[in-house]
Amino acid sequence: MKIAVPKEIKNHEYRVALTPTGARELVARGHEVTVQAGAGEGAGFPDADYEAAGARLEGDVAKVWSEAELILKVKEPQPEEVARLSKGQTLFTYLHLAAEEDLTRGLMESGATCIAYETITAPQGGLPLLAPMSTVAGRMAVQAGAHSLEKAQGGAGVLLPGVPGVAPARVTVIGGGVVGENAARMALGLGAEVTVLDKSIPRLETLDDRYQGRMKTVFSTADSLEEAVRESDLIIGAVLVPGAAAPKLITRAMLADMKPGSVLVDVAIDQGGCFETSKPTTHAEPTYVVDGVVHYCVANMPGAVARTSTQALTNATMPFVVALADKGWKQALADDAHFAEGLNVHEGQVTYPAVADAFGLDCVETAKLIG
Ligand SMILES: NC(=O)C1=CN([C@@H]2O[C@H](COP(=O)(O)OP(=O)(O)OC[C@H]3O[C@@H](n4cnc5c(N)ncnc54)[C@H](O)[C@@H]3O)[C@@H](O)[C@H]2O)C=CC1
Ligand SMILES: CC(=O)C(=O)O
Ligand SMILES: [Mg+2]
Repeated sequence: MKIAVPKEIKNHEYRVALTPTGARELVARGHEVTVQAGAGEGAGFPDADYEAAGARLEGDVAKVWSEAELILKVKEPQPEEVARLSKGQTLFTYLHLAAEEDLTRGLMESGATCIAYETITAPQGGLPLLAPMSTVAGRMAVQAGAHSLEKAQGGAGVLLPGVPGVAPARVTVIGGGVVGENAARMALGLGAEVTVLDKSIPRLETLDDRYQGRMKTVFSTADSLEEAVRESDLIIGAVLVPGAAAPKLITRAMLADMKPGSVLVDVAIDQGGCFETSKPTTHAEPTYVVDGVVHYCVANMPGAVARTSTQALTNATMPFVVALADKGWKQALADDAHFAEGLNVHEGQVTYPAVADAFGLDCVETAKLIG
């Protein structure tokens, strides 16, 4: 199969969808791999390493896209990338469509087959291609939050661990899944006072068991959210309803009850964000202030630690890439019901129910397409 790896073009996105190791494996299986010149540089993978792995380098971005049957990316296609897609091509990447109507309609119009990393499931539960980046983003969320609490960033001037004689900061994590657990773990490690809110009792039980009471676990309700807003120095938004737009858990009116200079880090921003006042930001300008509260809402947090993230992401994506390359999308999805959950758009039709619901579109069952 003809496989292409374009250079990512989202703001400060340095990850790449395939490492030289991955290219070598695909070439060994008889596939033709074309990597856009410079695609791996930001993650520390020079062009020469791809060439040594048997990949072909291509400087002309139009050719990278037009000649491919399978396109491997990291971030959702930007408008100029959507324009390059066509019917008969398969795109495998993060999509987060429920938060992006224009992108959804653009992909429908392209006629391409679009498979999202973030909606693929695993037999043991969970989202195996989201989890590695959620681990990264959860860990980074505390770094971002700690930095944003500094005065020069508009924060209250609070040090997360405090010092002897001065109490540590209070950190609340809303959503105790992969992002939430990793954020909570980092905040604990830095000496903050940590509370995790979740709607899932089994998840709260797991966290309580794992951390032996070192973090508070609280069932998420309107009351517990209001308390978190009043008490916290840093709130990290980490909820997910898979494939769907994030619920808005902190409204603009609630910001009035927050301490001046407190910080909201909305990791769930790629699914639209879980705070009413969140809007996507970039690594170039990661924060803004609303009603005295600093907001950090970067939608591609792991892009900033591209080396670690690329390795973690491709470790998880590679078996799926191999299946797509060896069998084609239809057979690969027919052979694996969990992989089939990744199909979001095919030849103009939405195939993922939560995305169709978000925009009032018809949904075609994936099972009918892969027969
Ligand atoms: N901004 C970025 O760069 C990145 C963003 N993400 C995003 O972070 C979000 C979280 O991802 P994961 O931790 O992997 O998901 P997950 O599925 O592991 O965890 C989500 C948790 O939210 C809980 N939850 C759902 N609705 C809730 C509610 N109303 N109140 C309280 N808890 C609720 C669930 O019970 C679950 O425990 C996703 O939107 C994901 O796409 C992930 C990686 C990078
Ligand atoms: C999951 C996601 O959106 C990211 O890694 O950028
Ligand atoms: Mg996005």
